[in-house]
Amino acid sequence: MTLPAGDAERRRVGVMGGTFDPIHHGHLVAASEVQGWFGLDEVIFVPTGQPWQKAERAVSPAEHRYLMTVIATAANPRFRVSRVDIDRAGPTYTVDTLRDLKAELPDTDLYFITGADALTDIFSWRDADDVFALAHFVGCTRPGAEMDAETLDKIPHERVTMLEVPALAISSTECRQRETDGQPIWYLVPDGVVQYIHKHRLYRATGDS
Ligand SMILES: Nc1ncnc2c1ncn2[C@@H]1O[C@H](COP(=O)(O)OP(=O)(O)OP(=O)(O)O)[C@@H](O)[C@H]1O
Ligand SMILES: O=C(O)c1ccc[n+]([C@@H]2O[C@H](COP(=O)([O-])O)[C@@H](O)[C@H]2O)c1
Repeated sequence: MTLPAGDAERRRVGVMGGTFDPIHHGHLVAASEVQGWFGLDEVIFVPTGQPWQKAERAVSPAEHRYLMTVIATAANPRFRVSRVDIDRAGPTYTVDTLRDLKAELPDTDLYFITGADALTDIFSWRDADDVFALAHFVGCTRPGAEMDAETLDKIPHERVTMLEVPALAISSTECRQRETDGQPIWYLVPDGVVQYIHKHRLYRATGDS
């Protein structure tokens, strides 16, 4: 594992991008582990506006995903949530996220946090080569997600750190499906997020009353 050289004068800020439909403990553990490992000043959670690679499926309105992310992160003084992607019109591209955050946060090194599955797809992202210049990438292990040899060969190793995090086999897809099926999601997502989902009747089967 390589740690990027740090400059004591510069702030270190993590960026945890995701659709968060809903946010779950897998996201929170990954962010917390990266914060601790790199001694980050804070981690900014950035819910996507229009996740263009999820265009083939229904995604909950951005305000619901934003508010669930606020509820899930509120107790941690090193976590906050940015609206930068949900307030920008059009499809969400990480190259825009990182440019906007760089403009907002001078003298800051950004650490973009992903699961290994998202990192595997990174060469399908818009301006993929540019994103590595804007942030150091941290690829967190995720049950069922293996990095393929071709992607591993192509990623610029000095700009990426792979980090083993406690394995939580939780996905937003499974949380949504459980809610649709009337199965519990307690302890997969924070309690306040369970309550928010129930209050707003998210992920219910159509016609369920
Ligand atoms: N259990 C987990 N462990 C580690 N990383 C995770 C985990 N779940 C999600 N991530 C990472 O968090 C980021 C945001 O993920 P996202 O919001 O798409 O959640 P998801 O559970 O993958 O959603 P979905 O099942 O709807 O595709 C991605 O980089 C993803 O790889
Ligand atoms: O920049 C892109 O083209 C791009 C394509 C797919 C995903 N991303 C980013 O990857 C992060 C995780 O995305 P997702 O869809 O797995 O929730 C989130 O910050 C997305 O904006 C970015």
